[in-house]
Amino acid sequence: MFPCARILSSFQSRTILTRALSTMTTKKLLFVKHFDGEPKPSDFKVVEEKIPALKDGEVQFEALFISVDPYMRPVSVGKPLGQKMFGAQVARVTESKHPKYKKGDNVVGYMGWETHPICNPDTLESPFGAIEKPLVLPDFKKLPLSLALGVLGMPGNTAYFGLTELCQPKPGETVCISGAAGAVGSLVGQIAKNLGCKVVGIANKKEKLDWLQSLGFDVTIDYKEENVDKMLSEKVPQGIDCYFDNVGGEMSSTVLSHMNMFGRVAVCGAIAGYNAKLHH
Ligand SMILES: NC(=O)C1=CN([C@@H]2O[C@H](COP(=O)(O)OP(=O)(O)OC[C@H]3O[C@@H](n4cnc5c(N)ncnc54)[C@H](OP(=O)(O)O)[C@@H]3O)[C@@H](O)[C@H]2O)C=CC1
Ligand SMILES: CCCCCC(=O)/C=C/[C@H]1[C@H](O)CC(=O)[C@@H]1CCCCCCC(=O)O
Repeated sequence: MFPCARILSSFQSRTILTRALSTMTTKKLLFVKHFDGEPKPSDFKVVEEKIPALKDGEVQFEALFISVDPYMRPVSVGKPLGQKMFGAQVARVTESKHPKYKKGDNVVGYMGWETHPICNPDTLESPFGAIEKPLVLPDFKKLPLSLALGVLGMPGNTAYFGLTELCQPKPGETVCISGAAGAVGSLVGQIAKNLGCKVVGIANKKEKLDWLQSLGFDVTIDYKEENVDKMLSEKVPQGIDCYFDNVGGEMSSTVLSHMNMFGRVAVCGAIAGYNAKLHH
């Protein structure tokens, strides 16, 4: 799909590691067809272009990690075709005519799916329409820079603030998480454990459930292999105090019927509905 990219297939990582073939050209992945159901390679097109000269105020980057996130699917519906696919990346500054960015800085920002993007940070728009300048990262020392798209970035902030501010879990309470093996859900569970909660994770496939247990999740449920309602009745008889919902749909109706009085729900996402087919 993107010849210079290596897709990291582990479910713990949603990043594409890019590698430059040439510093004279840049590769862009264009969004050429609105998704109908699951995104397909034919919804994208790769183009290679000569890198233009840098203008005053602009910065040139080399992409290190490009993020693939669930919000892209619903947000793409309103996007014009033929443009570079939007999204965040971790990148290194290779050339700069902007006073706040210097060669060698590492940043995280919405430069889209491109190997060597050029942008004016002061006018760079996020996929949601606001101006969001790329953030210069501190020295991560030996930690991987991809963490800026994970636990130290948007998914980590979503997990931390969604759980602590919206659900406000107390020690001893039971926190249930749908989409538990994803970037956000797996962090919510670990934070909840640190806060002294009992944690229930709903995900699919034994290897993910085993991984969640290794992170300290107390109860794991495979929603494709098991009856969630029955499993919650059997394994979580005390009921649920906090529900961190990443999935929505039928699963949420089931979980909500197991909530205790004065329970709290963080409606983080509704991934079960994102890949809906278009109505022709
Ligand atoms: N409100 C906010 O600011 C933010 C909201 N979000 C939302 O949080 C949710 C999770 O995001 P993130 O962790 O980054 O995503 P990931 O892609 O890392 O993980 C998503 C998980 O959802 C599960 N999943 C996918 N489809 C379905 C389905 N049809 N039914 C049930 N589970 C499904 C998958 O696990 P499995 O195969 O095990 O089912 C997968 O592990 C999304 O809904 C996203 O939109 C994310 C970031 C910010
Ligand atoms: C539109 C579906 C959003 C699903 C939930 C989700 O994944 C949210 C992601 C947020 C991420 O933390 C950074 C953001 O700003 C995302 C929220 C964006 C929602 C606004 C969409 C506006 C639009 O329709 O263009």
